[in-house]
Amino acid sequence: MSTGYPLLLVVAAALIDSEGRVLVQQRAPDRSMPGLWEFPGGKVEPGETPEHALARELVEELGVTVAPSAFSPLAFASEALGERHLLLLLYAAREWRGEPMALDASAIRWVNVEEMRTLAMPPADVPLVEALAALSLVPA
Ligand SMILES: Nc1nc2c([nH]c(=O)n2[C@@H]2O[C@H](COP(=O)(O)OP(=O)(O)OP(=O)(O)O)[C@@H](O)[C@H]2O)c(=O)[nH]1
Repeated sequence: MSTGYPLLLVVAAALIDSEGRVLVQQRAPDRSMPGLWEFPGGKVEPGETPEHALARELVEELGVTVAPSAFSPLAFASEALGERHLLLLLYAAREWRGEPMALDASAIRWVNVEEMRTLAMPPADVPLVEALAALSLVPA
């Protein structure tokens, strides 16, 4: 069945540090869904693989370098987003080069699952947080 809405393919990363915390960033006031916390990432551009798109986004948004082969698929979300249908692929990465900086977002934070559950996040992210918790990749 067709919704008539174009598919929006977005990739995002759960960067997991040595203590099992995950990096989240806060959307800037001038973006859609301002102030919400999300996983760093963005749209896959034509001709890009999802992993190369994610590596590019992490350079642009955080100034960190991740080898595309270092991303492990973790979970996905599929849901309506305005006039589009969002397909959000979440990957995990435990290795990167550089110290993450909020180059694009208002702020970044390292959080555990309990803290993540208290943050206002886009609707698509809520089940992704639970998928992270269920995989026991990060401490509850
Ligand atoms: N990076 C990222 N995007 C997310 C998450 N959850 C979620 O719904 N999204 C949505 O996926 C899209 C990502 O696009 P983007 O980051 O390249 O673009 P953007 O904010 O400029 O998009 P916009 O055109 O909606 O303003 C946005 O519509 C964003 O709201 C998430 O955890 N991380």
